[in-house]
Amino acid sequence: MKFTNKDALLFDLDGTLIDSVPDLALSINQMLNALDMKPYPTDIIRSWVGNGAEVLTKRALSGSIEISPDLNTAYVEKALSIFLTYYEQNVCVETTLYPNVKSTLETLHRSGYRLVIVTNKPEQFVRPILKHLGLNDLFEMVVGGDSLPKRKPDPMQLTYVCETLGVAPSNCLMIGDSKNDIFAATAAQMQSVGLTYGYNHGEDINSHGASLILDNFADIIDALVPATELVD
Ligand SMILES: O=C(O)COP(=O)(O)O
Ligand SMILES: [Mg+2]
Repeated sequence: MKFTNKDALLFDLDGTLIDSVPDLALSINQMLNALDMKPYPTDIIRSWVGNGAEVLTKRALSGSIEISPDLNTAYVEKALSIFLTYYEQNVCVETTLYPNVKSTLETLHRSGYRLVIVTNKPEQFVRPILKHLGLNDLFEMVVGGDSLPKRKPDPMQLTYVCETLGVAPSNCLMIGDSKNDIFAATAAQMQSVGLTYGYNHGEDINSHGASLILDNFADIIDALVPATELVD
């Protein structure tokens, strides 16, 4: 599978560019501790990440990926606010880039692709993380999970990027680790790449209809057929 005529590349953040789970798990467990609730192992919290901060908080309060229908709205709001306060303090303590991410993004940027982040993470955290990891200047645009009324798997964020950049969905590619990324791309009539090393709620990324599945982030370069030669 080769992608032709792509101008803009839309990247998911958590589980695709960065492994943020250690800091998310730390902050979730600090929140649970503040509420006198028991902590959860990082591996369990990893399977809850991908639908934004509020859903993550509700899953933590439910102790399950299935959100309890009995959660009290005011209690969720209090827990979410505690979680966000802790996460702001921990946003880049143990968060790391996945292999080959920085060099690949730099090559793509030098080659003229327009790079965008489309994440379900609250927008306020995204630029600070990108700055910390030395990626901030590579991204023309960031759309967070709370930037618009709807987030992935809804296509709204992707459609908004197309309209803002003035680029057709057929000239964009969505790259992510989760079925939310693939479903949002399909609904926005955009091709997609699924990466196998991320979270995806512990499920196999192969079964959601991605245009291409890759194990290594660097292989995105080979999958793109550029109008001009890629610059090393
Ligand atoms: O915060 C989350 O839910 C993760 O967001 P992302 O995988 O869409 O970057
Ligand atoms: Mg993700």
